[in-house]
Amino acid sequence: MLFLGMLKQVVSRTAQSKASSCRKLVLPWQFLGSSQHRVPANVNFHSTSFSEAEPPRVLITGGLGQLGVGLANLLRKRFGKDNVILSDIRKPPAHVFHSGPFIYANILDYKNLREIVVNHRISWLFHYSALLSAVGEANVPLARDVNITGLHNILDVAAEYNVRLFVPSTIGAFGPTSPRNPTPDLCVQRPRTIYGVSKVHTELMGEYYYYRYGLDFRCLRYPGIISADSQPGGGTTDYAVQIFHAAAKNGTFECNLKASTRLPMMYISDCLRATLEVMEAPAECLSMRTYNINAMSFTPEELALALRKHAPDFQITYCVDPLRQAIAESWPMILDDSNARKDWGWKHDFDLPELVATMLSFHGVSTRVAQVN
Ligand SMILES: NC(=O)C1=CN([C@@H]2O[C@H](COP(=O)(O)OP(=O)(O)OC[C@H]3O[C@@H](n4cnc5c(N)ncnc54)[C@H](O)[C@@H]3O)[C@@H](O)[C@H]2O)C=CC1
Ligand SMILES: CC(=O)[C@H](N)C(=O)O
Repeated sequence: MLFLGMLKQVVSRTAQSKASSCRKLVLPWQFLGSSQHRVPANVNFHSTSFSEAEPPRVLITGGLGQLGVGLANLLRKRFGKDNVILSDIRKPPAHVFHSGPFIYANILDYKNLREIVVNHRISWLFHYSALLSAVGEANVPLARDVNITGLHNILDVAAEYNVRLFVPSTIGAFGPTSPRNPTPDLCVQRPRTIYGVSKVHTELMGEYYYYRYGLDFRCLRYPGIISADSQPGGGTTDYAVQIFHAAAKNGTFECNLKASTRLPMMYISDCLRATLEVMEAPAECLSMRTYNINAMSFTPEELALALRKHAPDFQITYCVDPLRQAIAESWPMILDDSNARKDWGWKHDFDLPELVATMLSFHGVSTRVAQVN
């Protein structure tokens, strides 16, 4: 009876919270009993972890992959160089090492993580360490350790020290039984890769820690991300980055996905801006913890056509990798990101023509075409 009464209170509060705009429901964790977990019972609920007057102290894990250095650059412009610490288990190249604070951080070492958060007074954490879809299938035990055990360490340390936490999810968190065109935020999620399974786990654990411990967990489902000055880390969407390098180098590209494989994609600057925007969004505006974000969707054939507008001699051939192809065919073709647009004003800048022009100009191809013309 007592539990039923509590449940009624929660349901009635949900109704109230829907009625008023940008108001958040917090399920009191006390209703659910005490925990044996590493997270102490006296963690604060949803209190901001830093004074609004001072910039956050930021840690980025897995920062030497495709996305981390770009994120550090963006955050350093916003919060100051010394407030943003990049970390990884790899050795940084000289230009990264000299561009701002860098430290070793292994997310499988819980003690190491606690020391970092305490010693550097971390208040925001961007957790980028992961094994992506294709490399995850090649080493499932490692992917399970890094993507699941590592995440548990991050969640615990963030909850313990009241750190605002961003963890990216992915189109890979959907599977063959999800609606593919478009894919809404809330639908069946039965991915068939360890990467996808670990990201569904991330989404659910983050949301659970939010309700249970008041952790300020925020998450975006990224499409395939396309970057000019950093290499992809072993995913299914890598072709859409590699094609530009190949176009610039020798004008031909052998694609490992079928010509007609449609996937959601996004230029890196849109992705990183979305990440900062959702982290800065007022808590009352977030009606969920995990949002889809969308920009464009294309097939390899359509991308090659767009490339040929700048480099008419560009040639694409196909040598399909069955593993990647099967993964791609189980993923969304288009993400429905209407909730992100409605709740916190998400809007992408780059569609396919702008993406191609920007990527080619970075690689010097447009310039060459312009000179020839
Ligand atoms: N790049 C993309 O297209 C997309 C990326 N994402 C997500 O964004 C995040 C960043 O992605 P990328 O930069 O592309 O990944 P990446 O694979 O390029 O980099 C991951 C980094 O994690 C590091 N790492 C591995 N084990 C570690 C450990 N034990 N401790 C600390 N670091 C460790 C690696 O050294 C690597 O530098 C990931 O969570 C990924 O799932 C989501 C969707 C699309
Ligand atoms: C879309 C992703 O999450 C990543 N790029 C991958 O292909 O694994």
